[in-house]
Amino acid sequence: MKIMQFLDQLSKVIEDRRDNPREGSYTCYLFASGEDEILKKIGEEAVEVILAAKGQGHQRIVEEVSDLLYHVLVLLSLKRVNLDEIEEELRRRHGK
Ligand SMILES: N=c1c2ncn([C@@H]3O[C@H](COP(=O)(O)OP(=O)(O)OP(=O)(O)O)[C@@H](O)[C@H]3O)c2ncn1[C@@H]1O[C@H](COP(=O)(O)O)[C@@H](O)[C@H]1O
Repeated sequence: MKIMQFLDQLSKVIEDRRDNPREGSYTCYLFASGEDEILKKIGEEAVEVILAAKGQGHQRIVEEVSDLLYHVLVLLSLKRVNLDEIEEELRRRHGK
C-alpha cells in the first residue's frame, strides 16, 4: 500500500507542475516539450533499466527503475490517466 500512496503523492505534484508551469522545473520542461519528448525519455529510461539489469549492480537498477517510474507518471498525467485506473487493472488481473 505504501508505494501506491507515495506514487499518488508524486502524481499530484506532477499534475500541479502540468497545470502551473514554473521556472526551473524538469517536469514543466517535459510538459512544455510535449508528448514525443516524454515518450522518448520513457524509451531511454527503459533501455537504461535493461543495461542496469545486465550487470551495473543493484543500486543502478533502483535508480533507473525510479527514473522510468517517474517518466511513466508524467505520461499518465499528460494523458489524464489516473493511478487508480492502473491499480484497478492490476487488481482485476490479480484476482483472476
Ligand atoms: N522524481 C523525479 C525525477 N526522477 C527523475 N527526474 C529527472 O529525470 C531526468 C532523468 O534524465 P536522464 O536520465 O536523461 O539524466 P540526465 O542527467 O538529466 O541526462 P543525461 O545525463 O542522461 O543526458 C533528470 O533530470 C532527473 O532529475 C526527476 N525529476 C523530478 N522528480 C520529482 O518530480 C517532482 C517535481 O519536480 P520538478 O520537476 O523539479 O519541479 C519532485 O517531487 C521531484 O522529486
